[in-house]
Amino acid sequence: MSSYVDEIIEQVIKQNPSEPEFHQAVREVLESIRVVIEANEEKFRRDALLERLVNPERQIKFRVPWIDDNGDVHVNTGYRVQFNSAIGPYKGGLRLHPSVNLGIIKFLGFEQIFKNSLTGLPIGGGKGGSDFDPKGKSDREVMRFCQAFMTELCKYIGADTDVPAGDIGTGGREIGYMFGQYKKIRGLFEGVLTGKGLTYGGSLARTEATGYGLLYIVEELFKSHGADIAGKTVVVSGAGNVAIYAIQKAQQLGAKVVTCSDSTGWVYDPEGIDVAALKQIKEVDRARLTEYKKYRPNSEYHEGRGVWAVKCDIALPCATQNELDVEDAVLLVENGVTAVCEGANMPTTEEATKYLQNNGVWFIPGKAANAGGVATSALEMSQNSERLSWTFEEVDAKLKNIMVNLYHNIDDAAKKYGFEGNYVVGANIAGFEKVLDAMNAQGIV
Ligand SMILES: NC(=O)C1=CN([C@@H]2O[C@H](COP(=O)(O)OP(=O)(O)OC[C@H]3O[C@@H](n4cnc5c(N)ncnc54)[C@H](OP(=O)(O)O)[C@@H]3O)[C@@H](O)[C@H]2O)C=CC1
Ligand SMILES: O=C(O)CCC(=O)C(=O)O
Repeated sequence: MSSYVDEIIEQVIKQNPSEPEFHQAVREVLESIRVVIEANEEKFRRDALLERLVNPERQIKFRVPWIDDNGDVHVNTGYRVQFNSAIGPYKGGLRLHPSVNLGIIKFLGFEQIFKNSLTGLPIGGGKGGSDFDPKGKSDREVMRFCQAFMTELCKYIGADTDVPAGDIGTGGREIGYMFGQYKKIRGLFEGVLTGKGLTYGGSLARTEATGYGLLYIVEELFKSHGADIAGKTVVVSGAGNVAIYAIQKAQQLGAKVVTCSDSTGWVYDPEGIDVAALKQIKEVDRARLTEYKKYRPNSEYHEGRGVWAVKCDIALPCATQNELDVEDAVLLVENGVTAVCEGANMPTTEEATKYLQNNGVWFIPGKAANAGGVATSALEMSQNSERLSWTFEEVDAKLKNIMVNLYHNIDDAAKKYGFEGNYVVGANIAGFEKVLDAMNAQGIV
């Protein structure tokens, strides 16, 4: 008889054709938890545990018609995948990017189950989004899209059922428009979204949380190996929310970040990235990185991709899935990289991950390394529930504590199962164990 894990991987590929990212995410998790499943395979098979784990509880797909500034009508597709609510209300961001399809949202929702579990907070896994591209649209067009999107989505979400947030293409502006529309239609002022503005229920430090959390876990990783990140050279990809605050915190901790990138090109700044300039270009002007040279004449701008060829001690992919492939991994190892920690979701291909691990690179997967964002979203939910706001310092201290605990949790899980230093296995097992326990306790539902 073939192994239960192998059967389910095959089934996922067969039942979800043309969804390679979803297959990749499922394969990585199931391969990691194989050791747990095979220790009790008969029971898990009888309970159809893995079938229940890899099938979303619910997936919603809807039409989003909106009107542009010329009066023309456009129709995009909206998605919300409510993957697993064993440990809490569905929680996960909304991605607005032309590459969005059901498979991408399913991969992200599946990852979110284990990430959210790793935070130690009571949040289940979900994700959503649309193939709408906010780039090049006016504020009013973005507003009309967000209102149309929420007009349908509001039927399925709520402060205690499903709480979306930002992701690629969805920042404070989009969350504001969506919150306004939810409130208008449902008549409820409640914590239905996180990443809200500070004047209407947002949490201090949520904007910074994913990037800061990434650096807190990197710091703990180095500390536990008797090393320090001060003085290290760091290469970052991306120039969005995660990248900007990862660069800022890395610099506060004494490291030098020499690159960032966007979807058209990348910057090398030998003196260290100027975060104020980056924020002006990306957060205020919503412009391209070609602008960066105006602020820093000694920097270089290159078209296309290329940050992984820059010599560094620490590499932090913070843009998008599968942006670091095996050729990049080879270059990083040749250049003596010590650690690769994922700010984005699944930015490293399976082959590249194996190559890095086999060459002794400390590799922390996104579901652990970028969990600070959703953890702080859960803190925003707590503040909304008690109708109080905590100070920046309070939230930041909680975030740091969560990331330090998370590191030791995944490190311990890897050791316990004989995979010392393999943080992919550690993260998947530690995330899975809590979900498994909750699913078992709640019966076959
Ligand atoms: N925001 C959060 O709290 C969290 C985000 N993440 C993950 O982090 C990653 C980045 O998210 P976030 O910073 O919020 O998103 P943003 O939209 O703020 O920034 C994304 C950045 O990545 C670049 N990018 C996006 N898609 C591509 C692509 N296909 N090819 C090359 N570059 C691309 C963008 O370039 P351009 O400027 O040209 O658009 C931009 O610089 C995603 O994987 C997201 O899922 C994970 C946990 C939490
Ligand atoms: O803050 C959140 O709820 C979700 C963040 C997110 O989408 C992610 O962790 O990938």
